[in-house]
Amino acid sequence: MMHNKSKAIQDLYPDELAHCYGCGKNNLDGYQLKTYLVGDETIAHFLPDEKFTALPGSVYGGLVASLLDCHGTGSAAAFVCVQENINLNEVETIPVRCVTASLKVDFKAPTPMGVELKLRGKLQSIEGRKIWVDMTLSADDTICATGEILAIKIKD
Ligand SMILES: CCCCC/C=C\C/C=C\C/C=C\C/C=C\CCCC(=O)SCCNC(=O)CCNC(=O)[C@H](O)C(C)(C)COP(=O)(O)OP(=O)(O)OC[C@H]1O[C@@H](n2cnc3c(N)ncnc32)[C@H](O)[C@@H]1OP(=O)(O)O
Repeated sequence: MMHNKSKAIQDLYPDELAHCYGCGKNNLDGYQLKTYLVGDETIAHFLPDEKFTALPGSVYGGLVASLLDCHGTGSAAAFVCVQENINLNEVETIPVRCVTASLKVDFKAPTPMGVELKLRGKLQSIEGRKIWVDMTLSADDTICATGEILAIKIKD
């Protein structure tokens, strides 16, 4: 049985759209967040550097928001592909482009520094070009933030 060797969604963005500070594979100074479709949800991991400190020991909320932003758009693109029966393991580049129209973040607990953060995304709904994704960002077993994104599929 072969294991799933799927690529990250962001690694399927074409080179000319891979400069995003949060998730572009071609932005060497950026976070290069990688979102994976696993079953019916999306997963990403990120270990913040100390420079992203808010109060000593805790992560700056703006970073938390930007991780949710990029995980959200990547997830939205992946969920559109699932709906359109596009198999992400069989494409060189992802044929769907989504940008953030709205992002809501609820900070539930301080996000600790020095712990690999886990982001999860679940499809809430798709209505035409509008895709809503619910997300959590956790450290160990604590949900530190939840997010809801409205991503819009860009017209061709
Ligand atoms: C930043 C670049 C923007 C342009 C990019 C172009 C191409 C790139 C394509 C793909 C990107 C590839 C890789 C992704 C890499 C990084 C992603 C990182 C994530 C981000 O960091 S990305 C930056 C922050 N992001 C923006 O910089 C967006 C600025 N914005 C716009 O570019 C437009 O605003 C847009 C495209 C969002 C919509 O424009 P539009 O003309 O295509 O569509 P329209 O306005 O008709 O909206 C359609 C339906 O969404 C509803 N709707 C719209 N906005 C809403 C809101 N805020 N709340 C509630 N509903 C809303 C309407 O009410 C309507 O609903 P209904 O159909 O029911 O009437």
